[in-house]
Amino acid sequence: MCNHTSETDALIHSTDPNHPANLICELCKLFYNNGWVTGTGGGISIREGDKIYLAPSGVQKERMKPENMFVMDNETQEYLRTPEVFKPSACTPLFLSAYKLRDAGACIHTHSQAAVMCTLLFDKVFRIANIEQIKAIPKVTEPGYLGFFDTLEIPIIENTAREEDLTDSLQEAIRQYPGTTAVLVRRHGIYVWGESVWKAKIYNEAIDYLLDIAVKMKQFGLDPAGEIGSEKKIQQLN
Ligand SMILES: CSC[C@@H](O)[C@@H](O)C(=O)COP(=O)(O)O
Ligand SMILES: [Zn+2]
Repeated sequence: MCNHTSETDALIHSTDPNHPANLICELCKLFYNNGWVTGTGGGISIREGDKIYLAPSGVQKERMKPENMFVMDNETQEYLRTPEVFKPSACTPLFLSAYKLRDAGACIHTHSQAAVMCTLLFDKVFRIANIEQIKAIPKVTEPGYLGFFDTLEIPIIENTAREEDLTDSLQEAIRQYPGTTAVLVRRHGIYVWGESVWKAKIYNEAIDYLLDIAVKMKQFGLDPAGEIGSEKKIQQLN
């Protein structure tokens, strides 16, 4: 049941462009323009202090307005604000998993084609090494970022008929890969989280770049996690 009063509306109305309700709308437009959240797929949730901001389900994510947002209490997981008409994103339990298990400040879900392609080209884990952009990815288990010579690993879980049924396997992957800041979902997309909304945005962009280049490397017969110099074989053929 919707519960918007002037009091609960104050939770989502702000002239501050960095207010989570405004940021969700702004970032979804950016993501849409990258082909990451088209056709209502994908989305983003932000946690700020004790409040979690969630988008509605099944809507054009690039056209959302702050007044369409749900607000949940992080402790009790009760809705502090529910808009009229909409139900919350089906990704809600997955976003909550990133908050609960990783203390994330935001979680992004995309249907990026590069992500989907990588789930077809890799079996249980996506791996890439020796590409400069890896340096934007956090180590997670210790302070700092991966280095140029490090291998980035992202676990791949199997898709389910309903988004919310991914929750158990996403949580298992998070526990099994304590160093990961993302989980790929086969034939579906990716979940990426970070300490803050801006970190999550950067990680998602850097990971998508790496997924995209991995697909291109595979097309040329190169192993994305291969040694430096393995490209020589390909160069000799050209
Ligand atoms: C194109 S429908 C996609 C949904 O089933 C789901 O995968 C998704 O990413 C978005 O769910 P939503 O409930 O609209 O936030
Ligand atoms: Zn999805």
